[in-house]
Amino acid sequence: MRDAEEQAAFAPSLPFALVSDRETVVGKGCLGIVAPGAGALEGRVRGYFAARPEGPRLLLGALPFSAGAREHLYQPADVVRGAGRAGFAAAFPPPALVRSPVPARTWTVVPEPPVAAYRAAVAQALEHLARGDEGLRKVVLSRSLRLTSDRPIDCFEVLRGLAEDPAVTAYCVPLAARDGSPASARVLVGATPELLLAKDGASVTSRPLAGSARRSADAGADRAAAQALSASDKDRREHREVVTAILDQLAPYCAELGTPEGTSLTSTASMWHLGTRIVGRLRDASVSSVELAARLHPTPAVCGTPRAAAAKLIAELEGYDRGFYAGAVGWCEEGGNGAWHVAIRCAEIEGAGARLYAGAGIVPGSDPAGEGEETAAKFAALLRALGVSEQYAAGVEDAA
Ligand SMILES: C=C(O[C@H]1C=CC=C(C(=O)O)[C@@H]1O)C(=O)O
Repeated sequence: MRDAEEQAAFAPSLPFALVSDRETVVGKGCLGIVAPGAGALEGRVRGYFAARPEGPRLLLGALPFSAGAREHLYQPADVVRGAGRAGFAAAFPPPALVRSPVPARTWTVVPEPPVAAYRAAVAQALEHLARGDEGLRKVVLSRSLRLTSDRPIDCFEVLRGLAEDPAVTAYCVPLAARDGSPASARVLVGATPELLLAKDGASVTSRPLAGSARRSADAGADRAAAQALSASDKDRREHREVVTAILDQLAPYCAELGTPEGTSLTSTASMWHLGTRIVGRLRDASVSSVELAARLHPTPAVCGTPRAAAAKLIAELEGYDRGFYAGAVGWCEEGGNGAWHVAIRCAEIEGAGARLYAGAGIVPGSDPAGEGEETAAKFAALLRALGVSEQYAAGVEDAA
């Protein structure tokens, strides 16, 4: 497709939204998209702004998981930005009260692959790790759930539900239609607790997470899960791979770089994680957030170490295209500032269908059944926001 045709083909059906305790960014419409090309993304972004002197000086969108896949970055026609969540309720007001009862949705849930096949893939990954094939130390394997409702899914309702958790950045990214027709509009909706990179002037921040435990409604059990995670050697190794990789990638760009608070427990409404805040001061403040995000991505929180060997094994063992799952979502300004969040805990929604993704880091010592359960726990926030009972989904998974 030629550039002009491609631009015409992307007419977002919904606004872009990113909402967290830190900021709200809402973008409507599309003035143009960054065309694919052989050059590095940061060069194409610079070229885009140079060729388009009009419109907001901001690009929004998503980076795919796979290196060869096409990124989705576009310039909105209108942008509303604000600190914290202030702008969110105004941009996405809750629906008016409806007097006549709306019939409950019905859902079908199909695990793809079934959890037993996922456990088998984890066992295979453990064999590769034990042999140290291609120097492999960690690989992140995902699985998905395909959900179908009896009527179209309301992406904003899902977004509003996800945004209730103050620990996450909830996002909604309209994607290009698969076949160019607006009838097959796709939307990436999710709520991530993980910051890939934020850049403001010379200051850069990343907040990798790796190492997980399901939270519990029982306070004692919840505390015990957190303590066990904090003490787990397997989870600490899993986490260290991510922090080391990010420090290594950022070091050449930074005059100062460190992890001031070290590694600590952090939580969302449904999960405990190990997290480390990484902060740095750039030698050259003009480096773009897109360049830094592209350098860091995919971190060992979603791919593994070494990166190329892990990506190859993921392609072999998962057998599906991750698309934008485990990529990044965010924004960047013409001057280079921006924020990119790891695109996890998400679903690609199309009409009445949603495909949910969840992955888990595998290192020597991981247990296939435990990783299967961890991915089930990571589906919980989205299932809740969609209105699907977790027990129902678990029952389908057990039966598959
Ligand atoms: C890959 C995912 O989570 C990553 C982020 C936090 C903890 C993770 C873990 O413990 O495996 C994963 O690295 C996902 O949710 O799909």
